[in-house]
Amino acid sequence: MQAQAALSHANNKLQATLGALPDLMFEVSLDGRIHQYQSHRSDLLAAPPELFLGKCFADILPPQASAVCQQAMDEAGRKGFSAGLRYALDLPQGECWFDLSVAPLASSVGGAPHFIFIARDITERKRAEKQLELAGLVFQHAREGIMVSDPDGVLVDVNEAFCRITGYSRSEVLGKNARLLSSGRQGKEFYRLMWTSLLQAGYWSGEVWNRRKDGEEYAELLTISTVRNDQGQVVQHVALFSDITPLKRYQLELESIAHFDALTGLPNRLLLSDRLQQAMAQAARRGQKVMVAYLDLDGFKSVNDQYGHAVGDRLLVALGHRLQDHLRDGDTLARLGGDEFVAILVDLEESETVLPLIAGLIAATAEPFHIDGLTLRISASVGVTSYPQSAELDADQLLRQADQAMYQAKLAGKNRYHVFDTQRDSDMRGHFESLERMRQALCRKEFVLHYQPKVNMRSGQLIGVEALIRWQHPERGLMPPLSFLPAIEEHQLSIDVGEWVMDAALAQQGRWRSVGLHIPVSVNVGALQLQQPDFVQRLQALLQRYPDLRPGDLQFEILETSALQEMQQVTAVIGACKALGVDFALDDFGTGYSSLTYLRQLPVHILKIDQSFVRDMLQNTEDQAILRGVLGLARSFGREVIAEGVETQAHGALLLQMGCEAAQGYGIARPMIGDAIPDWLQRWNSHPQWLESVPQTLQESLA
Ligand SMILES: Nc1nc2c(ncn2[C@@H]2O[C@H](COP(=O)(O)OP(=O)(O)OP(=O)(O)O)[C@@H](O)[C@H]2O)c(=O)[nH]1
Repeated sequence: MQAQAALSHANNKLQATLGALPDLMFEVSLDGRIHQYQSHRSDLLAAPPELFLGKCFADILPPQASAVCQQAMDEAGRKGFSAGLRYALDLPQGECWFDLSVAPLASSVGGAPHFIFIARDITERKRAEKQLELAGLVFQHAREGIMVSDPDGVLVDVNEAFCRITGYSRSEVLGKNARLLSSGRQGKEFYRLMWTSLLQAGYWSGEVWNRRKDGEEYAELLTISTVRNDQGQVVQHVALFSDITPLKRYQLELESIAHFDALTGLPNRLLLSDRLQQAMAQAARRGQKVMVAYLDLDGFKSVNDQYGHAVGDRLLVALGHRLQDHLRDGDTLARLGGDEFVAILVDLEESETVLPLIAGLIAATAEPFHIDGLTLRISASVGVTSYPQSAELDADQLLRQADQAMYQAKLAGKNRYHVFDTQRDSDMRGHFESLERMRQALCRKEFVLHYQPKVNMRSGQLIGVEALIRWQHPERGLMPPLSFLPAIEEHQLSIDVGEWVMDAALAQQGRWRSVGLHIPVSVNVGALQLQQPDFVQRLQALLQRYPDLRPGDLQFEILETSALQEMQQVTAVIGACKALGVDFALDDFGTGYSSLTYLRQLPVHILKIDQSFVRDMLQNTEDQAILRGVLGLARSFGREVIAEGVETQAHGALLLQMGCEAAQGYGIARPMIGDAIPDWLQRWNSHPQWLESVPQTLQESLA
């Protein structure tokens, strides 16, 4: 009885133990049949118990798992125990891994032996193992070097890439401080900031120059992270770095290309500008002067032409050395390109002290060069300027001054220097500023055209209109041409503006044509524009854009003075324009130096009498006399005449009496925008007095 109670107790204990185990337990006979199971994790079963009890595991489990079970049972049969074999099952919650232990069950019953299978769920462990494995793989095979160090920087692990990049083997560095890689390029402050960031932010990232085992320096992009334990104590630092030395070299190379002239190795324009700015700032601080010498070789083109570009190149290199030898430490010599060099001379107390040095540079250039068995002689023109000046200026302006002065030296006969005249320049400066502003105005379409009608006073007929430029200035309002055109008179910009005027006038003419009005337009052409070698071609191209244009629709007004400047060329241009159907009028006639010969030669069709004669003609008999003379002259040369400045009815009446019928002026109409012309034309009536006027005979008018 007692034995039975003990047995029952043991059995209960076993059941309780089995119930407490998280594992699955099966009793399996040698043929693989499952007889019993024990588990409270039904979610880990491959099938419900009613399906697998009494069945072979080979029928329940997938082949791989079944094979593992068979292998474990065989091993247990042979050795008395099997442990550590693993299999996986695809269960609804995902892949689950099991660690299998099998032991034969000592049987007193006889018959086929039975085995106890214990399958332990190791899915979580497996997952952790996989992650570790992955981390290990990453660590070992990462292209980046990885080093793990303790809080003091002592290396506890490094990966293969670390060894490849640094040249150290793992065993050489483990236990050593990471400091052994230091190149000494970064100072204490650098490392202090790095450690502060590591402690405060938990990471640091940046570029570091370190040293490989063989002593070579290399650049690395380094990221260090701090690893803390649950208590927040730093336990490790993990550093990840990649070798960016090639990148750095490339960057340096690019910087060098960007800052140095490839031929001579001297600083280029960019670096020069930088150095000049520094030199100017330093001079301002120290109360010293900076001089800039802009050197351009004279006739260098002929060296190239005569001996070839390669010889020219060598001469430039040799000259670079020679000039450099003449400068002091701290001075800068740069090559701007071509045969242009610039020297910045610093630490000067007085500008004058530098002039012998400049003369020295010129003399050095003039010394013969021996290149490829040739003896070459060359000279240089140098422009000199200094800083500071009474007005504030920047490095670019200073350089431009030196360039201008160099140009003066060329004009003065070359092989010399010229010192920039700051006084003259300050007069010019306002001019340059307004030039820049006008260039903007052209881009921003701030210019507009107004049109002033020209009529035949006697018939009342509209002869045409004169296009007059205005500047619709955003701050200053509508500005008349005299307030801005003189500033660009001798500048390329005047040509651009002139071409814009022609184009805008022709476009307006097209708009009038579209409302049934045919109105000839005259535009003013400046001397510079007229003297452009391609003036006629450009005009031709413009006219092609307006195919509806008829001969006589466009007329140019040129100043007497500009026509006089290049008489021959202007005559040819006028002839060519005539062939394109464009006539010329001589503007402001009477104010220039017109001579009879000149008037006879110049093939202009119309003379425009300057308003200064017309305005005062009613009071001033001298003006009247001039007018009569001009009219007579025009008639005898077969030219048409138009009077400007007809301000009143009386002016018109007197002009008509004198035989001048065509006129323009406030007495007829003020200049107006193009779209106002059709309205004006509808309202326009010539004065009755003008319409009734009877012309004088030539003799009468000359009397
Ligand atoms: N050999 C060589 N020639 C260059 C280089 N760069 C520009 N040039 C030439 O240098 C010449 C410089 O032209 P300029 O300064 O206008 O001519 P220049 O004959 O010196 O005339 P001036 O300055 O008016 O006396 C041109 O013929 C360019 O083709 C270069 O790198 N090497």
